[in-house]
Amino acid sequence: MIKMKVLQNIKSLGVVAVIRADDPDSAFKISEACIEGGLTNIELTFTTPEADQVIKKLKSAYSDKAVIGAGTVLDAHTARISIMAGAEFVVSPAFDEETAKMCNLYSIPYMPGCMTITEMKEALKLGVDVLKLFPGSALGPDFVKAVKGPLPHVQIMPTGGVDLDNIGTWLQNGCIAVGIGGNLTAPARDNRYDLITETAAQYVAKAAQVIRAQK
Ligand SMILES: O=C(O)C(=O)C[C@H](O)[C@H](O)COP(=O)(O)O
Repeated sequence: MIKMKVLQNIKSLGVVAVIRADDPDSAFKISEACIEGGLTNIELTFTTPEADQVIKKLKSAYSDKAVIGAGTVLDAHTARISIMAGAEFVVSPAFDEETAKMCNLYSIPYMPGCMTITEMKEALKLGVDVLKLFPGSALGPDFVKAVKGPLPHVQIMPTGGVDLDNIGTWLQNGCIAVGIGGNLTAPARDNRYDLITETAAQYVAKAAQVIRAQK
């Protein structure tokens, strides 16, 4: 999928599922459960064993239905591995110049974690389209509103501590999307993938409601 379309899908749904699992099989099942619930932006993190293989498998099963990206990408080498496996976007907890260049080389959106205006400026200069605010819980939705005063053009996606109670405020304060991990995927510990599907649908519905109201 071309870069613009990937970004458009993330923006139009307003939600990205952050999948971090202890084993590849569970990562695949959690991703499937999210897609079934309509949460079709999947960020498969590289703390998951064999993350590149899971990305490959998800791409061959769901490339027509979902956007599959890589998360917790700490360096350019891992970015390339993820891109070769088929990742359509790359997310990392912190900004890294070489990773930005690698993603640019393959026209893959790079969403690095930033906590300060200085970090945001550096990322923007390297062509970053969407800044991940991480850890979102440490800064809060008001931080986004404040940043968008001097930097109205930045596109921000917070992750870390996003839940059903605060997702609305994040989106209302100007975020283009949010990333949700633990609060979505926790039922996997008890093999309750059905609950993940249910919760995923709730996040998608809540985001859709806020996005509709903004139009
Ligand atoms: O490493 C990355 O690339 C990340 O995306 C960082 C975290 O995994 C997410 O911020 C999820 O945080 P929770 O929703 O609080 O579980």
